[in-house]
Parts: sequence; structure tokens; C-alpha cells
Amino acid sequence: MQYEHVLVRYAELSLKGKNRKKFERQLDQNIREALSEYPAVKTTRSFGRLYVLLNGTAYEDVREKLKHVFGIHSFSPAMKVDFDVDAMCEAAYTLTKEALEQRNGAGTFKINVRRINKGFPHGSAELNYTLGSYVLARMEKLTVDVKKPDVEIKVEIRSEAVFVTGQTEKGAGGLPVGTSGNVLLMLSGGIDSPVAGYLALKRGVTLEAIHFHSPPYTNAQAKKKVEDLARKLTKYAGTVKVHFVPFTELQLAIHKQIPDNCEITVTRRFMLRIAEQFAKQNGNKALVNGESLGQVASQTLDSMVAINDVTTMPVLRPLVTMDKQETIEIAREIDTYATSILPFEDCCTIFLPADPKTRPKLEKIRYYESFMNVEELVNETVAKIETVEIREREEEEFTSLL
Ligand SMILES: Nc1ncnc2c1ncn2[C@@H]1O[C@H](COP(=O)(O)OP(=O)(O)OP(=O)(O)O)[C@@H](O)[C@H]1O
Repeated sequence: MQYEHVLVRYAELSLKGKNRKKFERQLDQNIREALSEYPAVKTTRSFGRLYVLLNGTAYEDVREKLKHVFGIHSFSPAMKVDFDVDAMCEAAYTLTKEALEQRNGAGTFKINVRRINKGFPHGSAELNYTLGSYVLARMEKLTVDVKKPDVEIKVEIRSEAVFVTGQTEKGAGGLPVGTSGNVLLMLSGGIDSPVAGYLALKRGVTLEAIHFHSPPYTNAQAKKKVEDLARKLTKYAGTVKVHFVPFTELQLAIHKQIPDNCEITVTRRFMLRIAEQFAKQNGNKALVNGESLGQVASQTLDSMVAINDVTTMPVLRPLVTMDKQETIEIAREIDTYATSILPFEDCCTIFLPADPKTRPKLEKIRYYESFMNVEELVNETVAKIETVEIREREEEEFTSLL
């Protein structure tokens, strides 16, 4: 069937009181951006609903894009009909037939009319009956089930028209990207941080990423892997800027100065200092990382205390209470898992000591660091950060660099 409209519902937004207009506008803009490769598609808003006007574009293509837009509760391809009961009957019949096509018309159904436009002269109970009888009379293997039907035909009588839908697709949920402020994701090449980025995006943040690398100890493939992971996030985030921090000199300085078993803690403290300084300069309000409580030595509560000591910026940890398996499931869903497990060296693993401290003592760590010129090292490193803009289609990135 060639649909003309897609009706988009956004549940959580209705809770947001006076911010609502802003949220609706942002969602509208995000949907238009997600569908920008289909120039004929237009959007329009009206009383708590957003409509995508397909103008000849295939619903299946649009559906794939809409599934990744945060802030959408659900959406349905819809037929738009006049304020005319016969037209509504015919649309209900067409959609029921289509939904049960694979089953030769056998199954259960329900008609659900909502009369938002109270000026329409027929009530919803009357219309449920009229439309239901019309469809039943034409499909002999069909019965009514109001509790758990195979097909639910929803009819919305609105002020501008009547919309009839036969299938409802679950949206990505969450809040529209761009409504919760701008954050800086600490993106490694691992499994966890891309998932943390995805979950932060789900709460409506705009996202940029920072990655620490240590060439020649880490190679070009490791860098490419991080770009590929950021590209996977563009599906939800739009363009993602990745800021690459050349970390080799600083890591070598840490390696020289700090006892082996405290090296990881000190390395993390420097990463956090650099991320914070850059974030402030760059206008990011919070940092996001992929830490999960107790997962590895540097993620025990004592380690977090010792590492977090260097920053006053909020550090969001969306995975903090998750099991590894739960994180892996999300990584598979968002298609980052296969890239994350590619075996390229991360800067944090190159000088990995055999027995990192799981309970580092803050005073000792501060004492060891007092022999380093922390401020200068941080400033020098921040000054060398390079930025790459990652887009959904790699070809476009290439073009934009020319
Ligand atoms: N090279 C890096 N660049 C940027 N951030 C990093 C880097 N390495 C680690 N991080 C950040 O620190 C967090 C903890 O890293 P760590 O290696 O201890 O744990 P992890 O559970 O293996 O995380 P991941 O799977 O994301 O690498 C990461 O989730 C990420 O946010």
C-alpha cells in the first residue's frame, strides 16, 4: 500500500509543561534531519501529534529512519480521509485486509475511534459499531476481539482531517536529542563507552566525543575503529565531533614517574582533567563515560573516588549499575559490538601493570603526582587536540575535508 502520512506520537513530551513547544520543535527538526535524504518528505505539527507527509516516498524507508529518532513513543503509517463515514469504513476495511493478508484474512480485530474533533456529528461508540460491521461484512474469517486483537484499527477524528491506521511501530522512546544540553563522551574503542553514549543520547543530550590515543603504541586502525564507533552513533545523534587527544608524551611521563600499580589511577586522573578542561573550553556541560561499578580495578568505588577527585564537572555514568551482559545486549542492538571487539590496542592497555590497585589511596596518589607539573602537562596536551567530524555517510566526511 502506498501510504501518504505517518502519524508520530510522543508520550513523554506531554509531561513537560511549558517546555513542550521547545521539545516539539526539536523533535520536528530531528525528524527532518533524519529524513533529509528524502527531499519530498515534509513534516507538520498539530495538537500533540506530528505528521510526516511522505509525498511519494516509500514508508519502509522512512520507517527505518524514524526507529532511531529519540523522543518518539510510537508511529503509524496512516490513511488520511475526509470527514465522511463511508470513506472511514473503506479505509478501515483496506487496512484490516492488508494487515491480515499473510493469513488469508483470518484473525481478530478491533476498531478504536477517538473523536478529538467534537464537532463531528457521530459519536465514537456509534462509529466503532458502524465501521466494525462494515469490515466484518466483507471479511468472513474475521472476528472481533476487543482485548487482544491481531489488528487494531485506530481512527482519529481531528480538526484537520481523519487519520486511519492499522499498525503501530514502537519508537525509540527517550527525549529528543538537543533538549538536554551538550555533553562530552569519553569514547574508547571498547564495548562500554559507545553504549554509554547511546544511553546519554536517549536522554536528549547533544553529544561530542573525546578519545585518547598514543601513537605509535596505538595504530591508525585503532583510530579508525573509534571513528567507526562514532559513526554508528550518528544514527541517533546526527553529526558527531570526535576530539582526538595525543596522549603518548603524557603517558610516557606517567610511566616514568609513577609506581606501576598506581599508573592506571593517575592515567585516568589525567584523562579526566584533560576532558574537563577541553569540555569547559568547548561548551560541554558534563562528561559521560562507560564505567560500571566493580567491573575492573579502575571502576571500584575506591578507584572512582581517587579518579573523580580531579574534577567538579558532572560525570554521567549510564552503565554504572549494569552487568556486562546487559551492556553487550545493547551493543548488539545498536550494532557497535562487532566493531568494539576488533583487537586493536587502546592507550590504556599499553602499560597495563600486572596488579593495578583496586583500592588506591587518594593521599598517596596526590603525593606521587606532586612530582609532576600537572597544569603544564594538561595545557600542552589540550592544545594539541585534533577534531574530526563524523557523519553517517563516510563519503560525505571525505568530501567535507576537501
Ligand atoms: N582511550 C580512551 N579514550 C577515551 N576514553 C576512554 C579511553 N579509555 C577508557 N576511556 C573511558 O573510561 C571508561 C572506562 O574504561 P576502561 O577501559 O576501564 O573500561 P571498559 O569497561 O573496558 O570501557 P570500554 O569498554 O568503554 O573501553 C571507558 O568506558 C571510557 O569512557
